[in-house]
Amino acid sequence: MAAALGARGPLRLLFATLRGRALGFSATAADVHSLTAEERNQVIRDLKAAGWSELNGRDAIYKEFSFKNFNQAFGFISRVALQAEKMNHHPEWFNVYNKVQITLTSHDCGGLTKRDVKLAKFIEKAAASV
Ligand SMILES: C[C@H](O)[C@H](O)[C@H]1CNC2=NC(N)=NC(=O)C2=N1
Repeated sequence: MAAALGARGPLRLLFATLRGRALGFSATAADVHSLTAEERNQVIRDLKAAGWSELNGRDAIYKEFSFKNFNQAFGFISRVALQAEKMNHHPEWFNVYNKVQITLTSHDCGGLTKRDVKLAKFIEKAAASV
């Protein structure tokens, strides 16, 4: 980028430093939430036992929830939406009447992290208490 702007000397060094820090920061953020192989195996087992499945072609988990009616489905969606905002971690979801299809993955890391596990656990509790 610096070269593209024709930056020389100190300015070029400044751009390189900022770019390095930016990469470093995002990598740190990913590390905080990443799952070890052992953690991943365990949470996948637990989530599958609760009815979640791994998506093909994406490092993500998926589950379809069915409720008595739209009113209950919408109440569930509302509760999950508030938690997603609180966590700043949002599901990919689709709702038709009493059905809510949810996919969880961490877009900034390109795969499953502890944030997805935490949100999945909240989602299970919210679904059980509708
Ligand atoms: C700008 C905003 O903080 C980010 O886009 C957040 C919002 N919610 C998110 N949700 C999910 N699932 N993954 C993310 O990486 C993510 N990033």
